[in-house]
Amino acid sequence: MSMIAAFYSNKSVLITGATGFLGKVLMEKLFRTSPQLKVIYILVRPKSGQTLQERVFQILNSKLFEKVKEVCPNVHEKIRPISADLNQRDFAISKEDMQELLSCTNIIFHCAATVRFDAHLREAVQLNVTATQQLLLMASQMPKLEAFIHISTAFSNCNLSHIDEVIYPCPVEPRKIIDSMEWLDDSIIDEITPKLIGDRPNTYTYTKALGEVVVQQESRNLNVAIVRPSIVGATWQEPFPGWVDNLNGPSGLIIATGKGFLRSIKATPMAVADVIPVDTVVNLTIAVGWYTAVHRPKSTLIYHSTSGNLNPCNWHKMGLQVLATIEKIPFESAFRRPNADFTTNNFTTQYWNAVSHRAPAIIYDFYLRLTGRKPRMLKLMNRLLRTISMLEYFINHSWEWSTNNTEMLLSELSPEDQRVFNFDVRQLNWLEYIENYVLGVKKYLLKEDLAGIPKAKQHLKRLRNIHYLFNTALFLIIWRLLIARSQMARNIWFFIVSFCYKFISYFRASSTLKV
Ligand SMILES: CCCCCCCCCCCCCCCCCCCCCCCCCCCC(=O)SCCNC(=O)CCNC(=O)[C@H](O)C(C)(C)COP(=O)(O)OP(=O)(O)OC[C@H]1O[C@@H](n2cnc3c(N)ncnc32)[C@H](O)[C@@H]1OP(=O)(O)O
Ligand SMILES: NC(=O)C1=CN([C@@H]2O[C@H](COP(=O)(O)OP(=O)(O)OC[C@H]3O[C@@H](n4cnc5c(N)ncnc54)[C@H](OP(=O)(O)O)[C@@H]3O)[C@@H](O)[C@H]2O)C=CC1
Repeated sequence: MSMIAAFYSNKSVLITGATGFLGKVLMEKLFRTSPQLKVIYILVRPKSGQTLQERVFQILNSKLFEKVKEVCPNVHEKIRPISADLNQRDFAISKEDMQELLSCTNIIFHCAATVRFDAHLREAVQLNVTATQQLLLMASQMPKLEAFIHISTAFSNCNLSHIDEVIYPCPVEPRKIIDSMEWLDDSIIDEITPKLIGDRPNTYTYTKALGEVVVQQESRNLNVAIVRPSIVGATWQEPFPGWVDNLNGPSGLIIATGKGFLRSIKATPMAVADVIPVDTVVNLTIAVGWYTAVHRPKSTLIYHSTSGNLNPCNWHKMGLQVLATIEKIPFESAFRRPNADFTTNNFTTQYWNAVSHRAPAIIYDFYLRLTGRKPRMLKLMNRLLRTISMLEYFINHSWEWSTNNTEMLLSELSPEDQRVFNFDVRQLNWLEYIENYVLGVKKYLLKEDLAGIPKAKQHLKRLRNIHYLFNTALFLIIWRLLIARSQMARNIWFFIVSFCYKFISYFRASSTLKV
């Protein structure tokens, strides 16, 4: 019997960010391994015209939850959605709901965040710092609370190259930042943002670092732990390989590559691609919840959920395997044949952006105009290039994360728990994982049927022929222009033609002699 699974039986768990990528996998695993769990409260906001109930219904009816329904048929009754907006005071939770949360919650998993790299500092501080502070305040009023687990990111201290499982101080106190956001206007915030974030690349990593300091300062006598995942990717094993449902991290770029939009990207090919499967992060998080509640460590422990120092894979290997898989299992309706490469300096990056990204987009838009349709490719390409420019920082640097606490926790688990809540990334076979990842992107993100593969291959053949035809026509046009304008080009042309003529005459003469 799994000790961890038994621990969660009859517990009331509160999850923020349960509708997100990580939150859904966390909820699924908790229900599947501990069907006796009492209730999971999830803080949800109405969104995209959907009520809370509709959002929960959609999640429970997704493929991700198919297995859960077999082991826990009444899973619908065990999820209790609470209307909440983490941007509001007291999260805009009703009095009755708040009372229930305060009196019943045993474990909190705080996953909610804005993960956008371009979020305005005010918005990022509100969600990643102030909301964390408020949740800790709520937690301090929960008499039955056994553990508070905060999900941060391994990149919160990406301004350092070696990162230990400790909380690093921030030059400006989070409380001062929170206060200043209340009275500074947007234009002043815009001005001071670069100074505040310093050598971090964006407001996301900066505010996640502030969030950690808040957890340390405001946890009072709570049992608190922090989990820091690196780049979270599709599921490795559970509930099935390759599940993914958003474009963050590598997923969007895999699509852009497979659809033939992305042809080159600036990267350091030998830098470590610190991707970590979402189910590995979730298994560690659940184990951390158990360990923190049962063993009550004296200080706040940080756990790195990273792959680089135990089982490294680099961007070159990852890129090659993505391309190899896409060749076997192509995506439908590609814009161009998938064929991407890494560039390593700014000059070649700009050159390939012009030649391989913008020029084909302009030509395609011209074709759309000619056929009476609205041009859209250049706009799309510019958005892709903007996205890439924001991700580039992470594929051109390497980091070393120590994993002592994570390894310590693994050694504390019984063999059964190590199996059920496997977070030993040394067992991961990268080539197999990446292949399943690309397949998952095709099936679950793009919703493409595998039956369409022959048609997709046919489409790629057509694109190859268009490519050859286009290159030949381009060559002939350029050559014709050169001949018309330059004596040297004419001389070269005359030389080639007479050489070919002589060669053919010689070949004919020698074959006649043999007869
Ligand atoms: C011989 C040599 C051979 C070598 C072979 C080489 C082959 C190379 C092939 C390449 C193969 C590719 C596979 C390798 C993958 C490399 C992946 C590198 C990924 C690096 C990831 C860095 C991770 C960061 C670490 C931090 C981790 C965390 O803690 S947080 C979680 C991560 N957060 C994010 O990822 C959020 C990032 N996204 C954003 O901030 C925003 O989306 C945005 C600012 C980027 C864009 O915002 P915008 O307002 O424009 O609108 P939005 O609606 O969000 O999207 C707009 C369009 O962009 C598309 N989109 C969104 N995200 C991505 C994405 N990650 N990748 C690609 N496209 C994306 C989205 O669909 C929209 O498209 P349209 O609607 O069509 O316009
Ligand atoms: N994905 C990754 O690569 C990594 C993620 N992390 C961390 O993991 C955690 C989860 O990330 P991930 O699941 O990928 O992110 P998602 O963007 O998929 O999910 C974010 C969640 O936060 C919720 N949320 C956002 N704003 C509010 C709000 N105002 N009120 C209530 N809920 C809100 C979202 O709800 P809604 O559905 O309503 O928008 C959603 O459930 C984050 O803390 C992130 O920093 C760390 C490292 C890497």
